[in-house]
Amino acid sequence: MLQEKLRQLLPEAEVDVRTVSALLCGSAAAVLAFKWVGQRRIERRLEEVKQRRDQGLGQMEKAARQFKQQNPGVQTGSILSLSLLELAEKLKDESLSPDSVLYTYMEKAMVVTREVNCVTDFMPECEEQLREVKKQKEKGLLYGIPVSIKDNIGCKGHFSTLGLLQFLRAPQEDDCVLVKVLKRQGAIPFVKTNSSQSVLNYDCGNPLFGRTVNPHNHSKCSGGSSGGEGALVGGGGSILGMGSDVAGSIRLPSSFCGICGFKPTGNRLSTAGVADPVAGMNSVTSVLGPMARDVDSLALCMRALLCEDMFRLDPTVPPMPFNEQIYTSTTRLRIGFYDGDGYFEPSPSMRRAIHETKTLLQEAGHTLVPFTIPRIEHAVHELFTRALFADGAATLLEKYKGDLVHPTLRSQIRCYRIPILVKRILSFILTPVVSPLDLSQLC
Ligand SMILES: CCCCCCCC/C=C\CCCCCCCC(=O)NCCS(=O)(=O)O
Repeated sequence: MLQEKLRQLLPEAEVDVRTVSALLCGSAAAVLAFKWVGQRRIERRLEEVKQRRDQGLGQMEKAARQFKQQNPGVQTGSILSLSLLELAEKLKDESLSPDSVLYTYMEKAMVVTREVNCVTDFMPECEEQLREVKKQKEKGLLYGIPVSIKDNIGCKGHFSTLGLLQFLRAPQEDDCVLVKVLKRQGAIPFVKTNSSQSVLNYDCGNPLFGRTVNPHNHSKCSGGSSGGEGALVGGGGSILGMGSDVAGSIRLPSSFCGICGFKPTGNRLSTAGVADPVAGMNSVTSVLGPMARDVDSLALCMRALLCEDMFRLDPTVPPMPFNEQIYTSTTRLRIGFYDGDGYFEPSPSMRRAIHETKTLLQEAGHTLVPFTIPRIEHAVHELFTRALFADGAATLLEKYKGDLVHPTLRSQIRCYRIPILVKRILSFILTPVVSPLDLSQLC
């Protein structure tokens, strides 16, 4: 059939049809073989990741089980029910031991991750840190508190993967500044948690670790990109988590999973040692921040982090400690609010939550002032998107080379891969007929 077609196309005298068809078939076979080899390579590496993760989780389960057998009297239920402030108090006055708290949370984290797939890595060195904190002369503000850490936040000996194969080349050589400060304050990092692939998505899934679902409804997503933290803290498997956020990555999963999250002002906490999906991000700054069950926990964490160690280890962080005076002030405030930004339509429940909060704040004596965000489309398209992808997403696409794209990211990555000329032509044709919001849906 192929030969018949070639014979019609090519004059017999000039080209040997059999040679041409052999060449074509050979090339097709070579392309297929090349693809197959690439696919097999990816599968092998994914299998290695899975084995390493299973091994770590097995180790965590075993350690928690052993502790329980040796300490049958530990009241795990009551430890898990304590708020962070109550737990910190009991650890400080030694009515609870750091051991009982750590192993209780290890056991609970195992239960939660089996349900929602949120833990990517166990940190066995937490047992060493447990011994270290007990030797500290002065108990830090987070003495004995187990803390979960988002995948991209560097921890010595562990991979910051962002759900991408390229980031599996070498484990981190050192703890990032934030983790160092947490440890100096007595905290015990014990697990790493899942994120969306390349941390630039509001769902939480990647080919390395799969998808993390919502602890309150497994048919829903946990939000992203710090969705592993959202699901683990929301499911009760961690009392304090650290996430990262440039455009909602702490706030969205916290909201989806029914917990509290705080995105500090840019550069307030060090981001040294945190893996980035795109280079730079100087004008849309990525920030690290806490995720926990209540606001008091977030404040305690910020109080602990904004300390001399943070300012000394990263001199680019302004040396401004936590301002107790402002935090505890009862001065009545003027608070601006909006219940829709004119770009993303809030769900009815979100709108209701805003109005309930507004009423509560008014009842507490504050003045609430409605406002609309000026030039929202300009802000999203020209300022945010262009600043994040100043190179037309080229560095981001580099990170996806030779990798799989998780289904939750496919439409986004497909859009970035369209050649710039085609994008310009499409934009020229479609902009007058389709609103900018609809265009972003097309991508
Ligand atoms: C300010 C509103 C942003 C809305 C973006 C809509 C436009 C769509 C264009 C691009 C999609 C980019 C998605 C960005 C998701 C960012 C989620 C996030 O905060 N990730 C954390 C990255 S960090 O480096 O870990 O902080």
